[in-house]
Amino acid sequence: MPSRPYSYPTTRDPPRASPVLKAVAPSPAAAAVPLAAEPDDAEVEVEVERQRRNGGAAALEGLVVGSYCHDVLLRGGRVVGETLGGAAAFVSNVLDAASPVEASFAVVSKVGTDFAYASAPTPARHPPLLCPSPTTSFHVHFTDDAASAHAPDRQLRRVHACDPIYPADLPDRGFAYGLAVGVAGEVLPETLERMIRLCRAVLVDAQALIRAFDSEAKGGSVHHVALEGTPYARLLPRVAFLKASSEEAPYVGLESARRRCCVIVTEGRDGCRLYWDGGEAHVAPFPALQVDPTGAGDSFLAGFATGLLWGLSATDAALLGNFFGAAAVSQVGVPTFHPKMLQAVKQILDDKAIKRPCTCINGNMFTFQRSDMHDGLHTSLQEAARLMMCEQKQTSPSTDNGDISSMNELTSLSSSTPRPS
Ligand SMILES: Nc1ncnc2c1ncn2[C@@H]1O[C@H](COP(=O)(O)OP(=O)(O)OP(=O)(O)O)[C@@H](O)[C@H]1O
Ligand SMILES: O[C@H]1[C@H](O)[C@@H](O)[C@H](O)[C@@H](O)[C@H]1O
Repeated sequence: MPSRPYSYPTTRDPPRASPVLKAVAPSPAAAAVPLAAEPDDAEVEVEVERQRRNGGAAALEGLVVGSYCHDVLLRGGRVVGETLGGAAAFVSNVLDAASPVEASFAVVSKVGTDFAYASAPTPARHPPLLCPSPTTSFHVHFTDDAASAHAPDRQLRRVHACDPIYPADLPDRGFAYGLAVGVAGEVLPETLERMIRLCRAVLVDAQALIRAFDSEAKGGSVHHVALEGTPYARLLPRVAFLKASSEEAPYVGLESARRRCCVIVTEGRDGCRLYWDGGEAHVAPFPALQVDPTGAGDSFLAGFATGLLWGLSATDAALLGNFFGAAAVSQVGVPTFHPKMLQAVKQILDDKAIKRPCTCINGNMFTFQRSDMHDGLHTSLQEAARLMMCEQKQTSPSTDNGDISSMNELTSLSSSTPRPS
């Protein structure tokens, strides 16, 4: 019987701040919360609610919750790459690259003293909390037979799990939006609940809620459980967006979930589909030369959030999700974006006369429908995607051979992911 992602301490255990071994840069708020104290959010909640109702021009600060991890990529039992992983790493990379200048974000992530990527750009900018347990690690086994865009192209095994993220690890202030992006069950139900209290809008990756794991002794296989049977289910009506891959979608229970929040199902190279109460939309993909599918969904979610920050409707923002999902599969590990490509994307968003700051994130009044500029935005972003592909062809001709699932040896790792020391 696999352990449930929520088999960590429950609400009956007092929330506590994590022990910080070394000052990698613990969140001052987390460190300030006394042990066993229940965080009191009353004042913050009143302010968050006021902003939610008024849609006032409050600061556009986001809160990203989920742990960085080690990804070991294997093919035929052989290690072909080792990279920084964890949805929080991919998400932060996109938010850093493409958010409007006035938007910022804090990251709450946990690693062990064995963490190998502390000096990589994303963890260096957004340092994790250090814990006594080892860094979460996944073995990612690639298979050759990804028969369709929706077939699982790899098998994950969790070989180590770091500590969960407790409610008291979150900063004691309000945020414009929150992203719950756990990979190994580290975002506890009570932590998600506190995020909902602190943030005007929360976006959730289903993988943070429905993963269950065999014990490390049994190999750590990753399974999915039905969302409805988890303690997270009751929180759905207070979540703004829930993102799931096509593989995860059956466990989310689309028809009941879409009545409680907007559900986005990513469909690999086919783009994505949004489902809300009373409507749905397909959003077209962008071209990509796939080398490594890891992090596509994470980068999608961050691209989508970025679109909302720029003031787009959900269906238009999903274009930005697809754009960054395509960018993620074009490189191994956390991608490095070419400055010219990023400049082009920001120019496009500026030119489209989008009103900022975004009323959606500020007022929690989301519009879902595609706007008149949807097709124009897709065409313009397609040009930027071509810039990225030209760059990729020039710098790594080896990627023409296909993706990592058909490569015998990974010749180079992404420049943003130094080898573990
Ligand atoms: N081969 C591809 N070509 C173009 N876009 C892609 C490709 N693969 C993924 N994408 C983009 O990335 C998004 C997310 O991909 P996918 O549905 O594979 O997520 P995922 O399975 O959750 O990924 P991961 O678990 O690796 O983070 C897709 O909706 C699409 O926009
Ligand atoms: O680094 C990856 C990535 O964050 C994926 O989204 C997640 O599915 C994997 O578990 C993780 O190893």
